[in-house]
Amino acid sequence: MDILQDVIAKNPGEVEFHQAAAEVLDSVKVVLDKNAEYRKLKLMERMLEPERVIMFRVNWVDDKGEVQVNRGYRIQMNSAIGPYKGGLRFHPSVNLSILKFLAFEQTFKNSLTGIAMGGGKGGSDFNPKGKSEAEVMRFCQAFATELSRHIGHRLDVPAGDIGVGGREIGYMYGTYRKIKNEFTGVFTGKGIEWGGSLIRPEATGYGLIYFAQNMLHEAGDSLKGKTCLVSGSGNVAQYCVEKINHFGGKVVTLSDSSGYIYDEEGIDAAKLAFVMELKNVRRGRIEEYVAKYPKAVYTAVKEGAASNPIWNHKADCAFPCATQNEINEKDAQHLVNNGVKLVAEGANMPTTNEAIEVLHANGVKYAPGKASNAGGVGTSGIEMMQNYMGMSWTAEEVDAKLQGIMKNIHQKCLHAAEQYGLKGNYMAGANIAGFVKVADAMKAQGIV
Ligand SMILES: NC(=O)C1=CN([C@@H]2O[C@H](COP(=O)(O)OP(=O)(O)OC[C@H]3O[C@@H](n4cnc5c(N)ncnc54)[C@H](OP(=O)(O)O)[C@@H]3O)[C@@H](O)[C@H]2O)C=CC1
Ligand SMILES: O=C(O)CCC(=O)C(=O)O
Repeated sequence: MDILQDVIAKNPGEVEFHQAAAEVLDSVKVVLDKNAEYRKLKLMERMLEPERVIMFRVNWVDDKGEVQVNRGYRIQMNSAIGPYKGGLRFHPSVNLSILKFLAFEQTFKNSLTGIAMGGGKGGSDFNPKGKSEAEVMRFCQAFATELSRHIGHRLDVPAGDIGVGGREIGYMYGTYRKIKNEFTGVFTGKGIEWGGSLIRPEATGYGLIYFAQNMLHEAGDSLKGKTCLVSGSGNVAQYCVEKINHFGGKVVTLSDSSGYIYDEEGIDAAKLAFVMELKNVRRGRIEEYVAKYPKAVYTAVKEGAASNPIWNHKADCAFPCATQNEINEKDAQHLVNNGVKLVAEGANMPTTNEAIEVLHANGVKYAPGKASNAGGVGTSGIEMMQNYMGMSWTAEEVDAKLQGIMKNIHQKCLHAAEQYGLKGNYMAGANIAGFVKVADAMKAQGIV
């Protein structure tokens, strides 16, 4: 049985995990074919099996006094090169398949950063939408009470992801600190006053655009004057827009799970400040943008629609920053037809494998999230270093390190792809470079 068939048989119904595995297996086949020992030691098979899966009950009481029961998870995927590291997602769609794909991707991403971090991911099917502040706090406390048994600053260091930002990290960190009676950097994405790093909130979006600039520079081009499609309107999307504006590009779209806005004039700094207040403070819907800026157009998008109209506008670059599988084959064809020449992923696995084929077949430069969105976890690594040393770097220092990390990842992708005869294929390069480092560490450490 080949490796993918085995993964599918062992993990029935886990379609997102199968998809992530298929993408990586396709890329690393050339490496396995050249290195018999990697096959013999079953390094890929071992990487596809989490070291540990923790699943737990989370009980909490809502504002009406009713008991609520959610499910919590932490996937400790691979610790060969460092402590488990990766975000927590709170969203009703969360299940084992989604978290295993995220933890698997995270292992390769963290390897690419060059910082000693293994891969992990976790979360809950808790839906923060429509919950009061007090309900969110009670849920986070209940979740962190159980999670506390399984994490530690040299063992497993969670952070945010969809539905988990500074507010949730604060509540979870407070619970951890109280239970353990110690002050360590066990979560990243903490507030600046209590061990957080400057630039961590901005880092995923900024890093994405630094990566895209590196791709464009490689071809003697830049973001200046480019029209860009951005999806999502959360943490990653917001700072992606800020950095595109900084480099002289124009962003014409943003979305949430209900629909998207198209603003032909561009989302400038003032409009972005409105979106940040809308999403981070009032926790409203992106539809409200058109009431404030009537020249923009809002389109509702049905979940599960055959294609997403956000990807059907004239543009030069596209930055999916919402969630997995938001660009399918049809969407990819629309991007190509509308002149898009670069797609760089802010989200994790937003492009289906069939859509990636369409982009590659049409000469679109495509950057996989495990390379282009690694600035977030890279800066989490920088936060961990500051915590270990008990000191903090300035925003300029952290930003310079972030730029260095993204430049290095860009070079690693190009180098690994070229080494295996796949010049310019960022997906193959990221998968190969990410795999080789973890595989060599596992090989050196024996069959454990
Ligand atoms: N935060 C980080 O540092 C990193 C995040 N990522 C990835 O970036 C992506 C966005 O994360 P982040 O910005 O932190 O999360 P946020 O929760 O801040 O924002 C998520 C955004 O995506 C939208 N969204 C979420 N789920 C869906 C869905 N099923 N369909 C359509 N839209 C959806 C949300 O809309 P709505 O408000 O309606 O739910 C919201 O606009 C995720 O894929 C995450 O894994 C990757 C690396 C690091
Ligand atoms: O900062 C981190 O630890 C993790 C960020 C994350 O979840 C991701 O890279 O997908």
